[in-house]
Amino acid sequence: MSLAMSNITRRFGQTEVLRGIDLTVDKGELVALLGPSGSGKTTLLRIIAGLDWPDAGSLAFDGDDWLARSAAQRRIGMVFQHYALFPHMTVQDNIAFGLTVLPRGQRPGKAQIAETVQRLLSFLQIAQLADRYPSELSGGQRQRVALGRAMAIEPRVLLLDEPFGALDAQVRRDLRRWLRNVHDSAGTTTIFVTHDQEEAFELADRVVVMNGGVIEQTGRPDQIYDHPATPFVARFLGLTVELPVTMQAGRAQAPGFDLTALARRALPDGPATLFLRPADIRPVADPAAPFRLTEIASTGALRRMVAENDSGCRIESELARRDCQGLETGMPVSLSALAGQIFSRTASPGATAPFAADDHIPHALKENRL
Ligand SMILES: Nc1ncnc2c1ncn2[C@@H]1O[C@H](COP(=O)(O)OP(=O)(O)OP(=O)(O)O)[C@@H](O)[C@H]1O
Repeated sequence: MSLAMSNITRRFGQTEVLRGIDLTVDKGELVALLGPSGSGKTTLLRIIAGLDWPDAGSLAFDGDDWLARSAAQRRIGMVFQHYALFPHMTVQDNIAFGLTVLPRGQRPGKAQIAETVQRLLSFLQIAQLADRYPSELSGGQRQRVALGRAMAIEPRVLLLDEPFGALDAQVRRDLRRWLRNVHDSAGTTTIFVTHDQEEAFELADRVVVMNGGVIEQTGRPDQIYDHPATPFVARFLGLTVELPVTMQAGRAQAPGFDLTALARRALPDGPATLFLRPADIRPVADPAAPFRLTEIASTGALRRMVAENDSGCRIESELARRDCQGLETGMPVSLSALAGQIFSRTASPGATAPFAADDHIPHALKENRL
């Protein structure tokens, strides 16, 4: 059983908000849609829910055409960031609500509804809240109840749109773990929207990175983290240092950098761009090197260092304090890269995600500063 989307397109006026989305979610999977604001995540979720329709494309659940079905017929559970529980109903009545409004033929009897609610209350670890009203609950407790309400109808797919977005960091972390356990024990198929990387990576079996209405990359969290497929995904996942390099026999080279720790790549000889996380760059004292340490700042456990060369190229690195011994401002350093992703800038078949447009070329390179 799976939910299959093919070539989903949605336009609002002149703006194409979804531009040909292809995605299949398998039964029991927990998939995170991750992307910046405006990338189309909520629009896609609303289409799956039956709250909006695409201009083109198909959506099918287990072969059944969902675009021909109403929201109610799809049996979807939804939880939003500001999910309004009914304020005049207790927690147990809120959870029962979805069952009490089912069409007569499908509606369980009163005793059965009460039993389902009790089961969910204890499953979601909120039995002690059963008789409270929403105003008597914390934000985190409200979201647990909202999830209970969504799950009561035994949804075929559970859709969550930034459900923990309004909560503080510690509660978010607790709820994430709780949700992962709930998902695993209930065997639900879940699609989760977030713009928070940490949330997506901790929770999801599979992360779908969206940008400007298209899917940039889909994969297991560690695959995406270690091997971003496009410059956008690299930047979005914190590989914020963009360095023009020259490829030669699969190896990247740049003056002042030691790139020997990077694996050989199947890229053509010529110009390329290396994307690095500041945490993967190590300054190493080297009297002959063209870089000089110009700033060292402490951020608690970490030290942020800036190295600059005479052409104005400025590289930031971030090190654990214990790795900074012997490094001082003014010292000449070479920069050693521990890991990174390289994208060729010559559009050849062997190149990973070639830069197509001029505005993808990093500033330092455009200005020919290196
Ligand atoms: N009903 C609408 N009419 C016009 N434009 C809309 C409508 N709904 C969404 N949009 C536009 O579509 C784009 C994508 O919106 P969407 O809410 O899907 O993005 P998102 O990735 O969920 O963003 P966020 O994380 O901010 O919620 C935005 O530019 C938004 O302004």
